[in-house]
Amino acid sequence: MTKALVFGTGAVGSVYGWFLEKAGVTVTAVCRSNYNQVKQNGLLIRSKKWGRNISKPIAVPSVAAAKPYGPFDYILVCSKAFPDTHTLIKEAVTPGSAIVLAQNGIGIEEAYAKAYPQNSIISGVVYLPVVQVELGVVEHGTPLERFEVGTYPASASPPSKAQAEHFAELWEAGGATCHVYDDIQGQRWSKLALNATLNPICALTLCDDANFLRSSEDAFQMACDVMREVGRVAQAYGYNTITDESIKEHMKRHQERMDTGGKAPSMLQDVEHGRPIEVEAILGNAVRLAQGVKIDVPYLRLLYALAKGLNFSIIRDGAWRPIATVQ
Ligand SMILES: NC(=O)C1=CN([C@@H]2O[C@H](COP(=O)(O)OP(=O)(O)OC[C@H]3O[C@@H](n4cnc5c(N)ncnc54)[C@H](OP(=O)(O)O)[C@@H]3O)[C@@H](O)[C@H]2O)C=CC1
Ligand SMILES: CC(C)(CO)C(=O)C(=O)O
Repeated sequence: MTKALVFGTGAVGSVYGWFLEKAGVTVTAVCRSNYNQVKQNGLLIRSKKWGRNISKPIAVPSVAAAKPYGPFDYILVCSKAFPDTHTLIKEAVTPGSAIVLAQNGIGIEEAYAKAYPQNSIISGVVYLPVVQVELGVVEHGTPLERFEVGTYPASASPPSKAQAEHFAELWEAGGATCHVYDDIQGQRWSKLALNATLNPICALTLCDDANFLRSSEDAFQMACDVMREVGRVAQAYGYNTITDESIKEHMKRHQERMDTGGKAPSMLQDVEHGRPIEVEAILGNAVRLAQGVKIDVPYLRLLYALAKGLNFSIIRDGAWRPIATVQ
């Protein structure tokens, strides 16, 4: 029987654990603020694609409490990507566990590879617009769902490659979509174009994607220009996955939401809840990688500095709240 641990049972982790559960995997889910709800009622998943479903993982309040349910074949990391996240799963990692990263950003795998040199690292790119609307209740508002995975590094051993293939088979058995790439980094860059643009822009403007596009005549073009800038960095690293076509495809989804209802990117959700934002994984690493190949990235540098300022305020003050109007 395959066993999986979900670390970070929020918006993405709840749905991803459910896919594995449907594939017959025994899923243990580390829950923090939603522990009582998940333990009592399971997770309610409301999806445009799959309707209303209840997922019933083994809910545990910490990684230490998960240990008796292991050893785990797969450890699925679905928390936000912060520089120290790799340390949080340590107690659950055993020889043979494959660590699957279901997180946005670029350059996030190295820390895991260093911390767990004997384990397979499977890097995953998430297309799943979801929100935890209340504790234990997750909404998946459009039919979009795709998980793209590949080993880190691309040159990993045949057993690691086989673990990635097996993981994708489980995903498909759970009724969801998973594509395996020999080198996942091209897909990571492509997704980063979207996240390094819309996530900070929406977080900084407090607009969901549809409202940002409505907010000025230049908004659409501006977003495309930032994506092209990410594309120049990707290109310098040998990845040609950010093209006019891929940018059009990303932007089309956001434009459609002007008719069907806007989506708050995960970084805006964090700001609304006073949670730290993924500023290093999504912007800082991209700026540093650009510096490494001497590509000038003025838009990314500006977004990085502003998002760092925003993160500073969040960490200092907690939840965002409107500043009282001076009478
Ligand atoms: N939401 C979306 O639409 C998408 C998100 N992504 C990416 O997926 C990843 C996950 O995002 P998302 O699901 O939105 O994030 P959420 O904030 O909804 O979920 C993260 C979960 O991790 C938990 N967590 C964090 N730290 C710990 C800890 N130390 N111990 C136990 N639990 C912890 C949080 O618990 P608590 O609630 O108590 O803080 C929360 O339940 C991110 O990298 C994001 O960028 C990618 C595509 C779409
Ligand atoms: C933009 C979106 C919803 C794309 O799936 C995303 O990746 C996020 O919210 O972080």
